[in-house]
Amino acid sequence: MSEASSAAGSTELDKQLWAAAEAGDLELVKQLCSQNADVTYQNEEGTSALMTAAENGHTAVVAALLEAGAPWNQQDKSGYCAGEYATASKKHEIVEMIMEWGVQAELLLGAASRTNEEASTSGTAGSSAANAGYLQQKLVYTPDGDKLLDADGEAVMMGWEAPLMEKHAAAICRGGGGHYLNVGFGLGIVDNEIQRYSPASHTIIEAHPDVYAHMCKLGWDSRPGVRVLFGRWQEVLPQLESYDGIFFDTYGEYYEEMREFHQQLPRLLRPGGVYSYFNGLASDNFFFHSVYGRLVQVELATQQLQVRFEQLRVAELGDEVWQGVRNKYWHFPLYFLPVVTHAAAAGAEEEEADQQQQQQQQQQQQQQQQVQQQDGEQQ
Ligand SMILES: C[S@@+](CC[C@H](N)C(=O)[O-])C[C@H]1O[C@@H](n2cnc3c(N)ncnc32)[C@H](O)[C@@H]1O
Repeated sequence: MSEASSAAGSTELDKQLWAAAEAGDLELVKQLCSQNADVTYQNEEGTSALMTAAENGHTAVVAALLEAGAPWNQQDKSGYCAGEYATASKKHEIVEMIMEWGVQAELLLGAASRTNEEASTSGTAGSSAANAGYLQQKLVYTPDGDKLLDADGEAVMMGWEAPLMEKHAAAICRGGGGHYLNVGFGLGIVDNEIQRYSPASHTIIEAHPDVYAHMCKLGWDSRPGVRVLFGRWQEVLPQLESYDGIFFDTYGEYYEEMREFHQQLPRLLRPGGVYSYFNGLASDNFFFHSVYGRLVQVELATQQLQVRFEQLRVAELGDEVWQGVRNKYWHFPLYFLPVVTHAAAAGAEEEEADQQQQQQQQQQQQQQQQVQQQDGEQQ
């Protein structure tokens, strides 16, 4: 992908493309693209041709620009991308088109980087741990027990997430009395919640030595019915069984690691079981966050798993919540709690799942609008 040309470094051709996109002149857009006008050009506000076409509802121009290589995830100076421009002006067909394009682009990118990774590590011992740097850092539990911070002051886990963890535990434990697995102890909030559901067994995987020491100090290693596995989940996989409820919330890992964990789900999740994860993917841009949500749905569907998102309201988080924390990692007023189950085998149930998915897509767009509106009001 060519580097985005700024307003200053642009040519006449780039500006003509931008103007044609704004006016919805499809033929001219195609002609200028074939003359190598820069599809990444952004004006003084950082608005690209794709953004202006999206905002003005020029569906065919948006499609042509994407085909010509315009980046779906380019951001203007305020951080907004083309999908958000389309959302703000209620151009639903375009929102859907860009979202789908984003999902396909991420799928391709993931596949390509995995192929490169395989090529570069074949014949060696494999790639090193994604979060090796994090695992070597000294961690600090704040005296009030409300935060777990890494050596740079980044929050590994914070107490404000407690209401979300409560819902995650409820989602995976349902009636209670089952076999549950949690990956990542942190402050132990979700594990304390899981304990309320009288588990038949409760397995916890924790990789960080400081967190493990903290767990032992609290007596988790000798609690009846609790099995603590110290190590990265990747290392302790052979010791795992199958579970009625699974929760995944690690730190310092990327989408790729979570995706690898998801590949294990058909084996780890019992029929009728529920899996959930902390949904903090791309938590600084709501459109990207939604693309990731859709990506997870698409990737898990290939494993015969279906995902629905339960919408929760997040209490207002004032500045005092983030005091002493290097980066504010949560920005949205809504949280989409993933509920993952084995896909229904029978046709009627599949139909119902399709309908549910369509409803969810509509809901997703409405929510997108809501979040953007609130975002705008706050600024
Ligand atoms: C965000 S915290 C979990 C918070 C937890 N859900 C709670 O309710 O307090 C993430 C935890 O995952 C652990 N972790 C990070 N990478 C891991 C890995 N690969 N395997 C297992 N645990 C990991 C971290 O050390 C940290 O304790």
